[in-house]
Amino acid sequence: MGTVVDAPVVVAEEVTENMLGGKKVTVVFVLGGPGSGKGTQCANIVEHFGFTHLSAGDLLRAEIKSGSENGTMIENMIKEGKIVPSEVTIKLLQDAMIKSENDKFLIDGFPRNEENRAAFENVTISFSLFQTKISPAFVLFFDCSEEEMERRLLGRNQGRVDDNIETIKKRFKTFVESSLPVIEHYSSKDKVKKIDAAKPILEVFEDVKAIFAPYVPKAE
Ligand SMILES: Nc1ncnc2c1ncn2[C@@H]1O[C@H](COP(=O)(O)OP(=O)(O)O)[C@@H](O)[C@H]1O
Ligand SMILES: Nc1ccn([C@@H]2O[C@H](COP(=O)(O)OP(=O)(O)O)[C@@H](O)[C@H]2O)c(=O)n1
Ligand SMILES: [Mg+2]
Repeated sequence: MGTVVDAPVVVAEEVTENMLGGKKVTVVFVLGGPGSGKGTQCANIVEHFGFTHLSAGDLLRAEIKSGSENGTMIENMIKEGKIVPSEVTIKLLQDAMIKSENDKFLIDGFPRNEENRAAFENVTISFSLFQTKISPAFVLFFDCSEEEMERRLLGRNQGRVDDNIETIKKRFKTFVESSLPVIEHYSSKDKVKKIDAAKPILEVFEDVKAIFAPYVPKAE
């Protein structure tokens, strides 16, 4: 038998540089159960790596406060630990991205179910200048036990209507039933970077930093 020379294998890379209203954007989805530390770590990432933090939950709470016609519906869904219809949340995220001067976004707490995920891809196509889908560069997944998350949520003290034990149980159920499948979807595409979020804040951030190292802002 002659020598076998392996042909080079070309693997098509998924597009992770997206065009939004004519500008290139990098999107990282930040997922994890309620109380896993998404917001806390996003604040650190903003400070060190120059991303803009868009929390779906914060945008929805601001929408309630603004007196929007959807306010009562959103508030009821949040109190029940349910996921607000995608069109509402996506509009808020889309507006915030278009308004921003930045080109690097942390999208925190979204997509939280399959409907969120599919709708985000579709809606983006229709307004993106180059008809490109926004697909995340990667998904950061904060992994934490329910016991620890419950302890954190009950101690959060931000006056949230959903940080009570009854709603917390409902949010955990929604997370397992609706949000974990989204993480599994991205995991099957090798896009998930899982972090042990049960550790103290600074230790979690050490692991986060290693992941964001390629995104370090250029020196001025
Ligand atoms: N690694 C951690 N260890 C202990 N407490 C934490 C940790 N990360 C966050 N917290 C606290 O837990 C609560 C929930 O954190 P938060 O960032 O709001 O989580 P999420 O956005 O995932 O719900 C906050 O009071 C926060 O200060
Ligand atoms: N994509 C999303 C994100 C949040 N939400 C709602 O907003 C609530 C609070 O979300 P959040 O991300 O601020 O909560 P935490 O995980 O940070 O505790 C969720 O429990 C949902 O009711 C939603 O409907 N859809
Ligand atoms: Mg949060």
